[in-house]
Amino acid sequence: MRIIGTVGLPGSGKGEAAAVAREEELPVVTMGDVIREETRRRGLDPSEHHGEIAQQLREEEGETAIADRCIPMVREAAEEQDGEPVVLVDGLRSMAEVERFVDAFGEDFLLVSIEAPFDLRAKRLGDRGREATDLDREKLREREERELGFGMGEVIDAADLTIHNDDSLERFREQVRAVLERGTTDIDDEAHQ
Ligand SMILES: Nc1ncnc2c1ncn2[C@@H]1O[C@H](COP(=O)(O)OP(=O)(O)OP(=O)(O)O)[C@@H](O)[C@H]1O
Repeated sequence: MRIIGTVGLPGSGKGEAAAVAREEELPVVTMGDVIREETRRRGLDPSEHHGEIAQQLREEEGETAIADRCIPMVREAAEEQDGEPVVLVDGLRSMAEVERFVDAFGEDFLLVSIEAPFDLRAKRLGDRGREATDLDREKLREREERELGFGMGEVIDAADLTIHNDDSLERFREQVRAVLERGTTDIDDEAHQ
């Protein structure tokens, strides 16, 4: 079994990595979706109350509240697969969450940091244009300082593997496939010719 958790600053490529996994028909558990679901369950609109509910969940159930909800979903997704199960977990943000996954899956858990320079991420988010903040470099800087302040910097430092997403999208997707298939960022060039 291989459980791959991704961490990365906004625009680094986590969503693309999840898209690659889905294309390979591998299950993806998105920590943000767990929060969105809980927000809806409380009768609130996730686009407005996402951050507030994430905070409330942590206050009510402790800092691993979201990880605790994801772990049974990951197990279930792994059990449903034939052959060697591989599950991608999108969006780890703190060491408490990483430790929870290591407790649950031990050596089968692989933490992967996705990294790209600020300018490249700002440009990609600008092109993506999903959120108004994506277009504003100052807002992006604030957002990532907040994320780093919540402990994401430590998670990035603790990663088992790093994918540098500073080349073409195709190259990045190939590296993601290598991690999903073999647990390494090494691309076997011959095999992909
Ligand atoms: N190597 C690349 N070359 C060109 N475009 C890329 C590359 N990697 C990612 N992108 C594009 O950059 C944008 C941001 O990537 P993505 O959505 O995967 O980031 P993310 O880490 O999920 O960000 P967030 O945390 O804000 O959701 C997307 O439109 C994606 O398609």
